[in-house]
Amino acid sequence: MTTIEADRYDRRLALGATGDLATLNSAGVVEAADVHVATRLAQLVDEADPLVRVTLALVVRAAREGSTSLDPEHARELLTESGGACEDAVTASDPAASIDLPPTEEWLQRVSSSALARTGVLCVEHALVYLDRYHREEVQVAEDLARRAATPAPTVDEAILGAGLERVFPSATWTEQREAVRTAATRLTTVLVGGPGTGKTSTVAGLLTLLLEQAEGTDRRPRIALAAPTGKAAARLRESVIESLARLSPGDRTRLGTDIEAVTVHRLLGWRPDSGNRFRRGRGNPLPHDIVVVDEASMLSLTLTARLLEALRPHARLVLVGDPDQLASVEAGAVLADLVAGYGEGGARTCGEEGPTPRTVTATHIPRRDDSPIARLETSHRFGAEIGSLAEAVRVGDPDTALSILDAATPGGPVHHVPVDDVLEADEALRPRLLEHALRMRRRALDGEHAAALHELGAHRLLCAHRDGPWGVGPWNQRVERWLGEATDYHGRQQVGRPLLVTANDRGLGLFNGDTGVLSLRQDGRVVGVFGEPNAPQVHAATSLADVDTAYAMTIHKSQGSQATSVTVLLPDADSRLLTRELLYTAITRAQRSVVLVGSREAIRAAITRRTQRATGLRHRV
Ligand SMILES: Nc1ncnc2c1ncn2[C@@H]1O[C@H](COP(=O)(O)OP(=O)(O)OP(=O)(O)O)[C@@H](O)[C@H]1O
Repeated sequence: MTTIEADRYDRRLALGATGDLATLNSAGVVEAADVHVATRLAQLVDEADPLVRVTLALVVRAAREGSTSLDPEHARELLTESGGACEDAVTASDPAASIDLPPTEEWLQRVSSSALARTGVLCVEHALVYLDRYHREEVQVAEDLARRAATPAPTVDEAILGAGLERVFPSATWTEQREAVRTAATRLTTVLVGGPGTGKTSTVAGLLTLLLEQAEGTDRRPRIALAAPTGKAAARLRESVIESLARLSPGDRTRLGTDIEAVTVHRLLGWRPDSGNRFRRGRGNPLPHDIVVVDEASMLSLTLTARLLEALRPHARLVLVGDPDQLASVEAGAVLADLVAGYGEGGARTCGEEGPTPRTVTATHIPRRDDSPIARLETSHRFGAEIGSLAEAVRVGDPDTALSILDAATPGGPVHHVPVDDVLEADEALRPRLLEHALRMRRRALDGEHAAALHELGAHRLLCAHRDGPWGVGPWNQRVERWLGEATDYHGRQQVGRPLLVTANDRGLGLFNGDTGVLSLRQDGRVVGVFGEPNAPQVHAATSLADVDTAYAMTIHKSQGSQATSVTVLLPDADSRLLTRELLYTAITRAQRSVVLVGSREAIRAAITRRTQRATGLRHRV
């Protein structure tokens, strides 16, 4: 925790804040935005208790960091951790201020009986403090899931299903998929989880074709929606489903058809320009689909899940697909990990089972409950043994095994560790590889070979934990540009061969936040941006591209939902708060053939040991 220096122009400093809020702000525990929201709301309801005002600021901070609620025990740890900073800040700004936290029970009691709670801004449940909005959404998601679980299960013709399963998943290697589909076929809600390459998409393709077969002879073909939280993930889902069709019999392929579309969840629900969180589809105007599949569900926020569930018709099937060990959504919530933890722990919990136990969300392999909608696939069919074993060691939190896999690896193999202690060493170690890749991409683009340039783009990806700072995307983009400048007559940024990352949805162009492309040369000599799959590039005039960044390097967060043939991961210093198991696992599993980890052994160990801490209550409700 860094104390904010005594610079009154620092944008993180809330000018005019007083008392504990000022102390916490100066100590860097809460940001100016948290203080402003807390102060404004507290003023509106005449909140007299300073502890409750501080709690509100901490709840707002927690939501900004991805939690749906504040766990007082986490908050206490946070304040203890920053104790020194708080004391410095107290002395510097307001000697009278001090953060004196009462025991948790008394703390929660004071929040429960506060003006902020009476007026519905804050709410206490399961020993967590919520902003009302997230509390309502958690309750709604749990109730909708419970309602769906209580709805009579869809009926299937067992004989047709059994024969279909044998046909679609014919050999012993497909046992896991067969079982997952058998379960999913008789449930309204399925949560299909598994690591990369475990056959999730193949399972979805099989499930859909078998459900369509069940409907043959009836007067209505089920309407199917395929969706994902981001445009990039939706495009990948479409491609993967089409690929999965290749191994099906002509009859099963025909059943699904070739005009397969996948859209973002926002688009499916009918995005409204006047509101980021309200959609045209809802309980009064539900989606017309009979089957809704959402891939990359680890990226679903609590709010989007709530909107999705309320937009489903009561008898519509929902299939959530994803990897709960990956990074959770940017916005608050860890829905997929919560569902796995909640349904997996055996025996539904009641609201009365409270207590100050930490509610850190972790997704581990826990026995299924009888009413569980979870179907898990375990065996990876994509990676070679090395990437798979490394990813698994990271997933289960075993740094010794991960390091011994890396120690045994050789340069040029599927996994490799480049031990560096500082950025200069990393610069030296990575320059040949990164420059060579940038030059190859540039050559293809200069030759106007759009497909080949896109192919190069997908051949390698440099991933960073941070956006800024020495290990961040910004400096590494500049570095590659500088190397290119030194190696060629490449000047400036608007140059052919520059990889691009789309940073905002552009409906007009059909580009989505997170899409990647490359600047290429058209035959008439004009520079164009090419995006999408190499076999069907989307081409746009470079001048029409408004929201794009350079993408020689990108954050691991932005890379979620996409893959590259080989991946280089830059690990920041071991004490970086961003360096977590989920982050490293997500980075490693972006690689299809090879992954290089660049950083110290301490950084690898720290990443595997540190969990993402999100306070959420959904797993206690389902
Ligand atoms: N049981 C299996 N036996 C043999 N090959 C399989 C099996 N399951 C999947 N595969 C193959 O493994 C590859 C990955 O499968 P699929 O795309 O379905 O996995 P996935 O879990 O959706 O991957 P991801 O989400 O990481 O992209 C495909 O080529 C698929 O044909």
